Amino acid sequence: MTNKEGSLLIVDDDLDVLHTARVILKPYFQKITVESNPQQLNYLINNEAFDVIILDMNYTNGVTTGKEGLYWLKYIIENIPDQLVIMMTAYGDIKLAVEAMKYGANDFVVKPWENEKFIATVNSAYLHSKSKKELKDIKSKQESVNKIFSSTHNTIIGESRSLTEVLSIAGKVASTDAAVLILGENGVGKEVIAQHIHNLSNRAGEPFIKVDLGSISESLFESELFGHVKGAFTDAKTDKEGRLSIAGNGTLFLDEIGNLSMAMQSKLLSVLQNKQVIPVGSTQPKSINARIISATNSSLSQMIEEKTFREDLLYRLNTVEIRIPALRERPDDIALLSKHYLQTFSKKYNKTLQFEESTLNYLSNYDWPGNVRELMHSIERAVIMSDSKEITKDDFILKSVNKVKRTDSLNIDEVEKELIEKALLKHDGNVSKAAKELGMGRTTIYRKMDKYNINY
Ligand SMILES: Nc1ncnc2c1ncn2[C@@H]1O[C@H](COP(=O)(O)OP(=O)(O)OP(=O)(O)O)[C@@H](O)[C@H]1O
Repeated sequence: MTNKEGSLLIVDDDLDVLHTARVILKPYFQKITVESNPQQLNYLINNEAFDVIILDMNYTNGVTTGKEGLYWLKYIIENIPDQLVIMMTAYGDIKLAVEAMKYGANDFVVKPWENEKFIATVNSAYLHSKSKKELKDIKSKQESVNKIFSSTHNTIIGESRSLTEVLSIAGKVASTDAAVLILGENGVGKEVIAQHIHNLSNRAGEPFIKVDLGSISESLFESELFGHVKGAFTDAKTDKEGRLSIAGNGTLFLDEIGNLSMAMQSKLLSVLQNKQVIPVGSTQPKSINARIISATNSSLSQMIEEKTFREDLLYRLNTVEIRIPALRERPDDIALLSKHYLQTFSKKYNKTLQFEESTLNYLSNYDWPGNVRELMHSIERAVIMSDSKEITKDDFILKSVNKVKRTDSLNIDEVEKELIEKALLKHDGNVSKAAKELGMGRTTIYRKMDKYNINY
């Protein structure tokens, strides 16, 4: 270790042992407390948190049964079940060591120790305790995020028929353990719906763990998902739990599932089939019980045709499939979401703002390729930039190609309206140029702009 960290407590009735241990370990650990009287343990452990306690087995002259050590070990574990304890004895008694491990000791050293081995044993126990604490932290952070999320962010905005249908399926599937596959474009709300299903399920009190498979490298995939044991590879300094185990009885949300390589797909499939993970470097399988919700913006059926996605994996993932429609397919939700974000960001930036009359109509006609995320960011930007009390369409910089809502209609008037809008956008509102491109005279284009209520 380069930077010293970690606090140790060493308990031994032999002052020479305490002195030597302190000198040897001092260069590696931030704080070392030594105590010759085990009766002080009660006071010490109730007043300070130690990463590792190193505990002698015998405290009475001539007694070598180790009973005292076991008594104090039990006492510590009863009070602090997660405490890492290393037992020390001058007598290499295997039976005693086994018994100590049964009571919850993490390791065992025999006196007189070899310095390097002693340091390595304490260091490894320290790293173990650190990773246990980190795991606890992740879980408790996740729980508070879940609480905050469900109380504030998970207000799902939208009343369109298609979103209501999505919410109805989500409600039905929530109480089951069925694997859910959520499909939809970027920013459409796939994660929001995954979290919503988790919040409505019996697993709501358990962690909701997300893995972004789009950003995970092939080499890290197994260790992130399944965990690893100490020494499995160069950087594996300590055991690490995988996300599947961290999710416990909760939900594992596998985002961007379409980004998995074929090799990763087969590993994931075998884990889902066997309901077991084998951490990298281990031979010991661990059972898993997390519910799997996955999401993608790719067309998995097309990927199956192209043989880049395994059909058998798809069947494991899509017991129930939910497709979230793009925002342009549910324009009724745009005004509601816009009002919601205007309120949220006005509050955040301490402004009093409202939409100018035509703004909501303008926003509802844009096709939002980035969906709800793009709408949210656009409104945040407009709130920041606006100098007046009203937000107008000029406060938005929308990608011009998409500014006009695409129509599938074959109605001549609608198609003509769309063409004129497109031409005007292309020429930044220059009517003469737009008319020329459309092969119309200026008078004609003005007449049609009036007819279709196009304002530029
Ligand atoms: N119906 C909705 N009501 C309120 N907020 C929403 C809704 N849908 C999406 N959002 C918000 O839009 C943003 C994007 O949503 P989310 O991350 O769930 O999308 P996604 O489909 O998972 O995106 P990606 O494919 O990029 O991972 C988030 O800030 C989310 O809170």
